[in-house]
Amino acid sequence: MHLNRLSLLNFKNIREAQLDFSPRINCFVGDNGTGKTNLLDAIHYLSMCKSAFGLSDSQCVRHGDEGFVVNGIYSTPTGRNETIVCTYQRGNAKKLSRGGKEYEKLSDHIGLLPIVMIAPSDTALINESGEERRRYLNSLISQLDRDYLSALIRYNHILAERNKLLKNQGSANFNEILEVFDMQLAALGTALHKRRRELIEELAPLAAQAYLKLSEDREQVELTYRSELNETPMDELLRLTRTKDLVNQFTTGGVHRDDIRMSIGGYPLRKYGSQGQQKSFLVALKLAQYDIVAAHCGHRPILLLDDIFDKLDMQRVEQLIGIVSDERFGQIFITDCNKVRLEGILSGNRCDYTLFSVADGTVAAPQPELSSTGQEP
Ligand SMILES: Nc1ncnc2c1ncn2[C@@H]1O[C@H](COP(=O)(O)OP(=O)(O)OP(=O)(O)O)[C@@H](O)[C@H]1O
Repeated sequence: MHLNRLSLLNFKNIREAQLDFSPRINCFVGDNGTGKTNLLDAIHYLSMCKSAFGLSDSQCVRHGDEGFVVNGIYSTPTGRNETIVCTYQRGNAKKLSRGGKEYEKLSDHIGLLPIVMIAPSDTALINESGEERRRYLNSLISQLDRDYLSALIRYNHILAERNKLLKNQGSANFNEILEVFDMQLAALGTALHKRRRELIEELAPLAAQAYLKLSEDREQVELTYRSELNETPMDELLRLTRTKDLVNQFTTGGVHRDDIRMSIGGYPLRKYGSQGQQKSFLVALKLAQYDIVAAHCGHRPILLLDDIFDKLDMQRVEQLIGIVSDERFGQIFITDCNKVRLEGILSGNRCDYTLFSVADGTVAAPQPELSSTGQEP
C-alpha cells in the first residue's frame, strides 16, 4: 500500500497542495518552519485520523480558515486505487471516508494504512514519565489488535469509577461495588498485561538488533517490561493494595502503572545515554516496530522520517539509510533542512528518490534533475 497522490486544503501552513509521490523514497527539503513536518502530519492523519503531535483538529486548520481537507489516493497491493479523505470544519466532528463512503467509527479505519513515524518529539519516550511509554505501547498494540483497544477503554473506565468510589467510602453497598470493580479490573488488567508482555518480548530483541546495526556493533541496548503484574496477579495485587487504596482514595496498583525500562550497556538510557545514543535507540525501536507491524498486516507500512539526521553522526546516518534502502521497506518520506547533505547520502547509497522543495507552506513539484536514482538524467 503506498500513497500515490496527496491533496491538501488549508492544512496547517499549507493553503493548497497536490503532490504525486514515488512508491519508494520521497524527500521534503526546505528551511526551518516551512511546512515539511506538516506534510508528514497530513499523511499521518490519513492513517491514524489524528495529528502525530497531539494537536487538536482545530489547531491543524490553517490560521484564519474554517476547515481543512486532506485527501490521499493509495495504491493497494492488488493494484487498485483507494481514496481516503479526511475533512474537518471548525465546530463540527471530523469526517473520514474511504472510497466515498463515510466511516461511522473512525476506529474502524485504524490499521488499514499502517504507518510508522520517527520524529524529534519521540525523545519524550525516554525523558518523560511512564505515561508517555504506556501511551506508545497502547497505540502500537491497538494498531495490531482491536480487542486490546476495547479492553483498554473498559479498564480505564472501571479504574475511573473505582477511584470515584474510593473517594466516596460512605456510599451505599460500598464493599459489594468495590468487589465487582475489582473482579472486572482484574480480568481486564490480566489481558492487557499478557498482550503488553508478548509485544515487548517481540519488540526487545528486534530493537536491540537494529541498534547493534546502527552503532556498527559498538553498543548494546535493552528494553524490558516493568509491571507489578510480572510478580503478582492482578486480583491478588488489588487485595494487597486495598488498605493503601482506602487511605489514598485511588487505585495504587495495576497495569496503569506499567513502564518500559530502557538501558544502554546496562545503565539507564535517560541518565547515561548521549543525545545521539538516545536518538539511535528511538530509531532502532521504531525500526523494530516497523517489522512487527509489517509482519502483522502482511504489507509494508509507510515510514515517516522527520528530521532524522539531527544528532546522528555520519556513520549512523549511513547505516540508517543503508537499512531503509533495503527492499523490505516500502514507501518512505524523509524531511531535512539540508538538501545537499540529503542528496549526497541518498545518491551515495544508490537510492531511488524524489525530492520536493518546501518554502513557506508551498511545495514545489520535483524537477526532472531532482527525481533521481543518484544519477543525472
Ligand atoms: N494551523 C496553522 N496555521 C498556519 N500555520 C501553521 C499552523 N500550524 C503550524 N503552522 C506553521 O507551520 C510552520 C511549521 O511547519 P513545520 O513544523 O512543518 O516546519 P518544518 O519545515 O518541519 O521545520 P523544521 O525544519 O524546523 O522542523 C510554522 O511556521 C508554524 O507557525
